[in-house]
Amino acid sequence: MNIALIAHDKKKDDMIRFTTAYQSILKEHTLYATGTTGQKIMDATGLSVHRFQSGPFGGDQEIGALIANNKMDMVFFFRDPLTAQPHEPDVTALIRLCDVYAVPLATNMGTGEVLVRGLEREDLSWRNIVRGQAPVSESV
Ligand SMILES: O=C(CO)COP(=O)(O)O
Repeated sequence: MNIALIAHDKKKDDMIRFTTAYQSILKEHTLYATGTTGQKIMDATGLSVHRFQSGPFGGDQEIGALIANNKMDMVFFFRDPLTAQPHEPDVTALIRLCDVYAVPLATNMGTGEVLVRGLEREDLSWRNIVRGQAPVSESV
């Protein structure tokens, strides 16, 4: 599975704890991240992560592009709901695309725990069928 890992600054410690705890599950998958999050994960865990730009410099949009091509299977995006982000439109767009493509999304560690267990149990095997497909347009 292709997995995206993203954390706002005040949630990066959560992301490090999370990826450390579930390293054995995550290492079986292809990992992508925004720039700073990815570097911190690699430094802390040794996991191999494909890094995009930092979030405020377009990283969220790069990950959004993979979602829009139905190539991303799960997103862990630990958001900071208490701090205004200069790139809030990018954050909103990424979350919206997860809904457009029915991509499982965890915006906090609590949901992350559930999703990563689903990943371990191969609950996402349906993604192997839809990955890369165009979305079904809704008739108007
Ligand atoms: O801002 C982010 C997500 O919106 C995260 O970006 P970084 O991982 O580069 O800090």
